[in-house]
Amino acid sequence: MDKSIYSPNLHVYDTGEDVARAFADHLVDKLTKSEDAPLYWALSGGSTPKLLFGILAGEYKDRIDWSRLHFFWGDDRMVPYDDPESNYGEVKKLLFDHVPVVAEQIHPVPTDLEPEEAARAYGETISKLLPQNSDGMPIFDINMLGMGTDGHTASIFPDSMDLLTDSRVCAVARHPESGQLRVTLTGPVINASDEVIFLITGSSKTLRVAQIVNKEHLATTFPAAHINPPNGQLHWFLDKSAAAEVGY
Ligand SMILES: O=C1O[C@H](COP(=O)(O)O)[C@@H](O)[C@H](O)[C@H]1O
Repeated sequence: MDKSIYSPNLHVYDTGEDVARAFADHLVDKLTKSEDAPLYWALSGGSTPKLLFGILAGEYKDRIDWSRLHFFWGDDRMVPYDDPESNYGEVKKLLFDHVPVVAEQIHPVPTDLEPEEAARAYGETISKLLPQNSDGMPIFDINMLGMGTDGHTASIFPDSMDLLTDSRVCAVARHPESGQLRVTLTGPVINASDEVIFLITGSSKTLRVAQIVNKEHLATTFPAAHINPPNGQLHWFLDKSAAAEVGY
């Protein structure tokens, strides 16, 4: 890892709920600063985002201009939308069913298609709707990500590092243990984002966070360590437990 360039902006909060609330504040702030512009947001699955969606649907409901938000997913599992494993299904239940979002601006992975077809179709949808950089890569305003205990992010797992440099927008991924098929954004698309924000909480992530943030020798074996947008901002929002071994 090039130690001189990898330096995420670290934000450490007491609890997972504080992390979620900090993200919600950041979203409000970004919407205020960008005036009337649409905001293209790639969502993730995971435990902290679930807290976030509940908070947004409650105390932030009237602080957000929902009509400006366009929702996409960084990854989703190839399951029906009403399956508890569906990242889209969780957001629908916790957020979309409670706030005035614009239905036409919600773009879940089409999990009713065959996996390869779903990845291709989703990539096309994203490319058609988002602004693009000079390499033809779509630019998300916010790419919200989690990190698994194995260092995976979106659905780019340590045994599929090739997805970090795959030139497609989306690809099919396979969970290394369960074999579950998923569709994920590839590394080049995530790294084309204007802003990447990791939400990572809990003591199960302490070691992995420290290995990556402290740039230890195994760091580059974890997909999350390769997310560092050259023309954008990289933020890691952590709770105290996840940040416990980070050397400041
Ligand atoms: O598999 C997944 O896990 C990661 C991390 O989830 P967490 O519960 O450990 O926070 C998540 O970012 C991703 O969207 C999801 O599909």
